[in-house]
Amino acid sequence: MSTENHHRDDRDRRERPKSAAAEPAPPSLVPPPNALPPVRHPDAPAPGELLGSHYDHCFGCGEGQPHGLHLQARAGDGVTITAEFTVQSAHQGAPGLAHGGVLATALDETLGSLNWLLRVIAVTGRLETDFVRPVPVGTVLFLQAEITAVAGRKIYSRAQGRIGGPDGPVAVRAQALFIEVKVEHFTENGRADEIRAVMSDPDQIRRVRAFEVNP
Ligand SMILES: CCCCCCCC/C=C\CCCCCCCC(=O)SCCNC(=O)CCNC(=O)[C@H](O)C(C)(C)COP(=O)(O)OP(=O)(O)OC[C@H]1O[C@@H](n2cnc3c(N)ncnc32)[C@H](O)[C@@H]1OP(=O)(O)O
Repeated sequence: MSTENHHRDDRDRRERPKSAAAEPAPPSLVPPPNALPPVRHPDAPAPGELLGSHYDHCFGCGEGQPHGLHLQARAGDGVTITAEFTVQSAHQGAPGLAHGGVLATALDETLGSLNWLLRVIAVTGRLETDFVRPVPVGTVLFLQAEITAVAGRKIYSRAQGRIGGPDGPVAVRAQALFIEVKVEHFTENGRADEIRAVMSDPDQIRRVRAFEVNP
């Protein structure tokens, strides 16, 4: 690299904001003026209840994924969720540290679980993640998430992950926009084999979760 490029790199570094967290959220993550507070569905799992996996082969929560996160989400009060996952050796990026994409997955899965408290199926449209601290392998990451607002099909939410438990230091944060979809989103875009398998799932809760959209 030439000396000139070195100088340009130095200047770029100086001009970059110190912390992405200090930046205002992009407009698409700010609820519009007509957004409403989220409404907990009367049949949502009671506060304290484990949600269970929505799909056995889900990388975030499925029991049928040996290297998955096996994240367990629990309903909280209002439209909030807590979740835990233990960072395994298979989740490393740097030696002994969790991969950032895996941490983003944990946030995505926790935020995705929130939508079940509205009894809505929704997919991630936008997920913005701040990585605040390294997360060592073996850590129990304790996640807290809430829906902040709903505007039509758009669901605004945020989450944070703490090291060790609810009082641990914050390691990751996220803001997200989920978009409500119909079941056809999955049936028309997913692979036929997996769709067939899900439709014959004997677990009634999971079937209901997949198909009973806005009862
Ligand atoms: C038989 C089987 C059944 C199985 C059922 C299982 C149910 C289980 C329950 C739940 C599963 C959850 C699984 C958990 C995993 C964690 C969650 C994930 O990781 S999900 C995977 C990652 N995400 C995607 O793959 C989305 C890919 N994207 C899309 O499919 C589309 O882009 C989609 C649906 C998001 C939107 O497309 P449009 O055509 O429906 O709608 P448009 O008009 O484009 O957007 C609607 C509004 O949202 C805004 N929007 C959309 N995307 C945005 C973005 N990226 N940023 C900002 N705004 C966005 C738009 O500007 C628009 O806003 P304005 O109404 O005009 O105000």
